[in-house]
Amino acid sequence: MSARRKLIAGNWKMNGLKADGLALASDLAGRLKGAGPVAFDMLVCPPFPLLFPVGEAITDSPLALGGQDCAPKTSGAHTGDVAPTMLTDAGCRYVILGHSERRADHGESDAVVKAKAAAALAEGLVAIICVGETEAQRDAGQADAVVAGQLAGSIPEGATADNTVIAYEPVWAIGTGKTATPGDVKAMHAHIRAELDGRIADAAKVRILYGGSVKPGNAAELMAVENVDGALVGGASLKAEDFWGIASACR
Ligand SMILES: O=C(CO)COP(=O)(O)O
Repeated sequence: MSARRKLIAGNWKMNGLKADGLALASDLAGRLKGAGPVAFDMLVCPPFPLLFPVGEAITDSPLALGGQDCAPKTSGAHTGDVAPTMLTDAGCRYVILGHSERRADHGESDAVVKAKAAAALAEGLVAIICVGETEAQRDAGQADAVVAGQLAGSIPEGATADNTVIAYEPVWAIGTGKTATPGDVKAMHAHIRAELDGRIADAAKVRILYGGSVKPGNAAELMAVENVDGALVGGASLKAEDFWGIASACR
C-alpha cells in the first residue's frame, strides 16, 4: 500500500459550455459526497471561463478545482493571460502546467514551464507539471532522456512533494486510444522517481500521475502499477460515469 494518496485529475481541455461544466461537476460532487471515505483525491480542471461557476457549485465538496495553465506573472499588460492569483480567486488549488498540447500549440519551452510553475507555487497552488515523449522520440530510444531533460528544465526551486505533482503523458497516447503498457509505465515512473531525487524535497512522496487514453476499462491495471499515484484524464473525464469509474479503480 502506497503512502501516496492517489489523485484522479480531469483535464477538460477546450470542451464544454457553462451548463455542461456545471452538470458534470455537480454530478461528481454528488457522487463524492455519497461515497463516504474514498481512496483518492479528485480534481477537475475546466476551461478558464468555467472556473468561477464550477468553483461556486462545488464549494462545499471535496472535489478540487484546477486551472489548465497560468501566466508566469502576477498581473499587468499581458493580454489573454491568466494570473495564478486569478486561479486561487476562483477557488483553484491546482494548475496543470507544461501539457504537451501547450508545449506544441504555444511553443512552451521547459524554461517557460518552470517560470509558470514558480509563479504558481508562490501563489500557493499545487503545480501539476507534465512531461512525456513523442512517438518518434520513443522509437529512437530517447524517451528516458527526453523526460529527464523536461524534469530538469521544468521543475522550479522550492518544489516539494506537497506543492508539486508530476504527470507522465506520452504524447502518442494522448487522445489516441493507445496506452503505454503497464511495463513501460512502471519503467518510466521508476525513472521519473529516480530523476526527482535531489530536485524535489521528499522525492519519494511526490505523486506521479499517468495520462494518455485512461479509461474505466484500463484504469485498474494502470493504477496498480508501482509508482503510479493517479491519473490525468482527458476524454474520459468529460463523462461523470467514466471519470467516476476510473477513480473507483483506485485501491
Ligand atoms: O492529455 C491528457 C490529459 O491531460 C490525456 O488525454 P486523453 O485521456 O483524452 O488521452
